Amino acid sequence: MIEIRAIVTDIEGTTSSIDFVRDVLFPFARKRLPAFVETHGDHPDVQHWLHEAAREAGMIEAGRQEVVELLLQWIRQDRKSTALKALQGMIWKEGYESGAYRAHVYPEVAARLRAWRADGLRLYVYSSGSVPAQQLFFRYSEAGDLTPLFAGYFDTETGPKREVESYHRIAEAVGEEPRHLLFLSDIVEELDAARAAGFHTGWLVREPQPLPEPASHRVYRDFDAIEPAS
Ligand SMILES: CSCCC(=O)C(=O)COP(=O)(O)O
Ligand SMILES: [Mg+2]
Repeated sequence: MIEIRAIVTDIEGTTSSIDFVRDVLFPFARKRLPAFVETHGDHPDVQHWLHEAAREAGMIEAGRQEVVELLLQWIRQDRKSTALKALQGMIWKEGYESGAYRAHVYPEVAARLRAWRADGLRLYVYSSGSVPAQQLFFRYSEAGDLTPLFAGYFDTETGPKREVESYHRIAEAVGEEPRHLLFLSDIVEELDAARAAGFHTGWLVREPQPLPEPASHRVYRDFDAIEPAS
């Protein structure tokens, strides 16, 4: 008998569309990044992450303009850099708060998260987006403020999403054995890592993507199809 006590979900491609991230969030960050660095570049948090980005790229004594160019290139490449994600989160805050956009969530997601909470399951997020960016995402979602539903958030400061050790750390932080945890994602390498750590896994393959054949994880078209107790 499988007893799931907590669900850990990815965001992009799982609760929410890849298009929203690619066509709304990334262009907003690209457009605002140079002015953001110009205005806030002396703030200690911003300085820290600019320095971390330069360090990650092996750029010794890089000028601010060079780091901005590097970050713009990383946005184009969708690089899952912790430093880039932290800076993007700071920039997206302005867009959410000004009402420039709301975060996309698939239509069934909010109701299904509420139903799982009502069944006593604890809910967590694990995304490459920074924890502040995740919190903004769900505070300003199209379905309203969903943050009260989540017990915690994990980003790549816990570790890369394709590494087994990251899932051990999450299980430890959640305070449950991995066999009581379900991880949901659209990326098979993330699911492989979670399973290797002992998690149950659910692979979100949303319409109109073809169903994988054969599938190496349980496949779901949407959250309504997931039955954590089964
Ligand atoms: C929640 S922040 C916006 C999404 C983002 O930048 C990202 O990298 C999401 O990746 P995920 O791990 O949720 O697939
Ligand atoms: Mg994803």
